[in-house]
Amino acid sequence: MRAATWNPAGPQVLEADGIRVAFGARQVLANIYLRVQTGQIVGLLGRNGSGKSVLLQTIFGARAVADASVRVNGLRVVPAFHRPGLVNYLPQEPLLPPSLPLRQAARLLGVDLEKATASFPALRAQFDCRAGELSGGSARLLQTLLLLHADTAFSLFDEPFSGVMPVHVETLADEMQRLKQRKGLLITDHRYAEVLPLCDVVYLLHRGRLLKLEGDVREELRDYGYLAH
Ligand SMILES: Nc1ncnc2c1ncn2[C@@H]1O[C@H](COP(=O)(O)OP(=O)(O)OP(=O)(O)O)[C@@H](O)[C@H]1O
Repeated sequence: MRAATWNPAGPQVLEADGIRVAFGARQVLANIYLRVQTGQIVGLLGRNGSGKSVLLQTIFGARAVADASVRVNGLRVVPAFHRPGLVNYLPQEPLLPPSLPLRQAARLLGVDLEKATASFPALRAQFDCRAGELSGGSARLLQTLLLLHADTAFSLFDEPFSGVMPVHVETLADEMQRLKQRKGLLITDHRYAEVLPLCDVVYLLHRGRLLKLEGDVREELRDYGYLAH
């Protein structure tokens, strides 16, 4: 195996392939190939239980999967989280320990809290809170903003809009568009109406296969049973 000498300068292409995951007899992921590059927002959609979280965990390296290949610019990076500055990941569960003060969380991630939340003045009143003192929606928004502003080439977001109020979802989507200029984002979220216009590429995870949607995306989502109408 070639030792990876990852060079963080210039455009980056993250590729995951050969990913197969089964739980008992159930094959959740069957030979997945996914690609994200810096400057792109990639959407990952799929019905409940289709394996989106398992795929993000695998790419990040939080789930060890035999033979999984995750590469950046062709160099193997498994587990990806071992490489400083490569990738961060917002899991579906809360990221921050409840007792951690927000200012300290921002410091640990190397993020300027004021800058990261500049488009959300309502969050300023929470700066002296601990993570566990925030409402569900505010916690989700803050965690997403911290990871978005952290200096990594890629961010993987599992349901970043979950519980976030509509006015903040719109601003957060704008913030993602702005920041994709310096990183690649992989987002899974059932708020498809907000996700679709944001994305440069949309994948649908369906029966263990990852399908790249390239035609009329809404029609394809209906055909695969993700949308009703
Ligand atoms: N540790 C585990 N043991 C057994 N089955 C698991 C385990 N983790 C996940 N699964 C199963 O794998 C499948 C995919 O789960 P996953 O959480 O990735 O789905 P998802 O697409 O993210 O769903 P949702 O949209 O509901 O969040 C589900 O059927 C789930 O029950």
